[in-house]
Amino acid sequence: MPHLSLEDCNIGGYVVPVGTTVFVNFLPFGSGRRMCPGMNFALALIELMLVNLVYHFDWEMPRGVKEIDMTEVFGLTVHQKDKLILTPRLSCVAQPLEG
Ligand code: HEM
Repeated sequence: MPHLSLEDCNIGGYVVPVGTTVFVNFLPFGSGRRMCPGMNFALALIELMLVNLVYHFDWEMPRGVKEIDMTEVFGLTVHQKDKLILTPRLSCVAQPLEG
């Protein structure tokens, strides 16, 4: 998440003037006193979510794309430039028990 400096400050020799938008890069949960309090919860859930995505969907490259462009696109969250096509594996959907 971006933060805004409320006063001029000096961090490790770098002068950060008041009003500068700052964010901690490459640390997915941030750091310092405003770092993500849900980190441990999220780390436990991420594996479960990934396993479910791999199990329930067939993953394909977009039509005509030979290699995925892993360039990062910045927004509220960081995501990669190219998207994969996910098709649900309907055979995995739970079937009602007979009888
Ligand atoms: C993969 C999952 C997650 C990622 C990557 C993530 C990442 C982040 C980041 C980067 C921040 C800002 C840290 C900063 O400003 O320096 C943040 C803040 C926060 N996160 Fe998460 N988060 C995740 C999941 C969660 C979950 C599961 C919860 C709650 C159950 C949660 C609750 C919060 C809250 C309340 C804040 C605001 C903390 C504050 O401003 O003091 N996050 N998170």
